[in-house]
Amino acid sequence: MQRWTQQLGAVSTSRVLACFRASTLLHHHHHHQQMRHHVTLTAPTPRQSRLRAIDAARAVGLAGRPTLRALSSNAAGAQDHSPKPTTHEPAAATLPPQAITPKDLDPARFDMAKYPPRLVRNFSIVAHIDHGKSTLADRLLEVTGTIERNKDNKQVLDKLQVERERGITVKAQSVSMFYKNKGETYLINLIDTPGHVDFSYEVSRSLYACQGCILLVDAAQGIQAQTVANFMLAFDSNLSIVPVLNKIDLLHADAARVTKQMQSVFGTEPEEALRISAKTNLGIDQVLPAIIDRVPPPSGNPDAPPKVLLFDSWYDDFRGVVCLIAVVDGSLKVGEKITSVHSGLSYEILELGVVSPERVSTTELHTGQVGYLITGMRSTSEARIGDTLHLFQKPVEALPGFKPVKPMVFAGVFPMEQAEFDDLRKAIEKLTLNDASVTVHRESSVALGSGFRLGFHGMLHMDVFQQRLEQEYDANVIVTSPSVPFRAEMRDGEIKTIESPAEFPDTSFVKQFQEPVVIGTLVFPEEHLGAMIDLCQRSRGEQVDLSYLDETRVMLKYRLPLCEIVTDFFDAVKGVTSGFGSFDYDEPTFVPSKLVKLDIALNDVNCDALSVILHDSKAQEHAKSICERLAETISRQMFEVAIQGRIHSKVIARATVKALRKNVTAKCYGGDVSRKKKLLDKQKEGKKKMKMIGSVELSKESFLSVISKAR
Ligand SMILES: Nc1nc2c(ncn2[C@@H]2O[C@H](COP(=O)(O)OP(=O)(O)OP(=O)(O)O)[C@@H](O)[C@H]2O)c(=O)[nH]1
Repeated sequence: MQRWTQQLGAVSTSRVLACFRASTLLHHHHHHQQMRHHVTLTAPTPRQSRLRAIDAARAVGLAGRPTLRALSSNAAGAQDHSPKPTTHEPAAATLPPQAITPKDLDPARFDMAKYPPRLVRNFSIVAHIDHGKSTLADRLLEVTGTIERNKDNKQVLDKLQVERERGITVKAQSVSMFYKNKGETYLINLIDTPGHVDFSYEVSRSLYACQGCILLVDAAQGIQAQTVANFMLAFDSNLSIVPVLNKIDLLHADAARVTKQMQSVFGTEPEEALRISAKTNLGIDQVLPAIIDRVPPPSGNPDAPPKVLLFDSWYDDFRGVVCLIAVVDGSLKVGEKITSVHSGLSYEILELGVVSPERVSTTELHTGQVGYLITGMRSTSEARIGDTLHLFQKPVEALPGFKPVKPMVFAGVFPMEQAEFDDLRKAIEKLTLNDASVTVHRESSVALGSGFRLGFHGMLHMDVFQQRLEQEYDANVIVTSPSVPFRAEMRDGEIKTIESPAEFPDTSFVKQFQEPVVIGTLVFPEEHLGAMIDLCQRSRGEQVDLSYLDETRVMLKYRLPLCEIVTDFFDAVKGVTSGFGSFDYDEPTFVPSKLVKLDIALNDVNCDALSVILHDSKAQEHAKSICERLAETISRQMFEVAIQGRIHSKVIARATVKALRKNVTAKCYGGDVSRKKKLLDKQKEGKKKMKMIGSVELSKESFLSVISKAR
């Protein structure tokens, strides 16, 4: 690292950090490593260049990039394998000489006692993807001297690859900035939030550490589905909202129209909205003063016993568990002993500090401040998000904490070849080390062998995980079509959760079934209204609201069954609106539903792996499509093969394999073209490996044609 630093010499801090970031990605294969904090440097390998492009079409409105996480790659941490000395020297002096620090790093700046709550502001930026959140964050970091000004106005920070390609921020981060306003220096903490509501759990926990937020809207595009969803989260958290119109440099920007939209949807006064261009720096100077004026300081009590919110955590190879904390009341000092309300376990504070943009250790953190904390915690499972920490033997009332989220989308993940099972297991273990929200169960399938059943918050969460698996661990995986959890209210009153068709109960004991539904928000040009309503109706949607944002844009709200949107709804929205529509949805709730289990039998033998749970009204069509697809891919055997779709034992669809014919290419399933191709190549290798269902031989390809995409 030293060598690189020297070579880079005068290059800006952020560029150096970007190099760290790039190298981080390449190292995942070998290290148990939190991706944000790995700084070992090596030259890029060809693997990086081989990594494939992502099918942008699958992520409707999900282009763009996040920023803050790259900033927290801790240059100092990699050098320093032991806990920092707990001296009272200024923080900067304790950093090793190789550490990357802003040129003007001023030790006095990090004397945290200088920032009482009235001089602290904690805020985040919420925006629809691509509206310029990362660019604005970069500008604010430059204005405050936290990073150097980047002459080309290009976004210099490298990112987790999947984040770059998908254009989403996955994990929350925070960065502290120091800003002079009217003769006083403020400590301003920008807390980054993931942009997508799939991660609303992370959005809300980060918002919890804030008192205000910037609601950033692209002045050309106007309000989009995610703007609405994120606004609701901020509104529910009682945050002061600073409306900001970005991209006013664009020729087709229409600030007046978008201000009107914001007034009608969010009730913000037109004169409240700042008009800026994060790209050209226009109006950037107004932003922090507006934050200082309009966002209230944190309201904690400096004299009360310390009460601390733990709102994020990650694992760092060198330092162990690093927690992001917001000090609600009182102060913390290095060397003190703290206790977790959740677990009752106590720890010594080994290191405290702020992220600005590297971790800078300080001896104290005071009321209202946001920073990091290192204790002797061994695993992130001890650092429970939403936990309250207090001084040892000085208990405080716990903060509300966060609801643990239940997984809402499940998918089977299998190695392409059984020999790769162990590698897959290790890769999944590593990834879940830093994303504890993914649930993992072993699963085995007749056709696909041993694998895992993983549970995710939502579709995007699943896609991101799958891509990280493939990109960072080079894992060749087969991902089955996503499914959602259902419930059965039994006659004896018990509520059973059904996470897979195998758990579908005997219907004679069931009073009613329930399925998860969401309220989806769709924003699109009005000429697509008819097609969009059609799409929603086909997806068993119920209209909740229809309103006009202005003369040309419609906002539609539909109650939609989650199982109808987990497969290709995003694609469909994109298709129907020629790419101009955006879609987002809120947390699912369970409602009564008429569910059935569809079995597929080959010459009278049920093939478990092909069973699905679905709505009664969809069973016929689905059964027919599966039977036909199987008939196309099952090669001729010595005898006729009868394929049947059955509910209980009633046959609702059938197809027959009669004559010998060439194996046709499997129907396309989700994913981008290169992934598909890779999969097809792999399948060719695996074709010889037939499975027996009763007396019928079934190839992996046949399974995939049905399992990889169920409808
Ligand atoms: N013309 C113009 N382009 C801008 C402006 N701000 C950002 N952009 C561009 O808009 C695109 C998206 O900006 P990002 O900052 O990456 O968007 P984002 O909201 O952070 O995206 P996510 O992190 O994925 O949510 C980039 O190509 C930026 O260069 C602006 O003020 N004017």
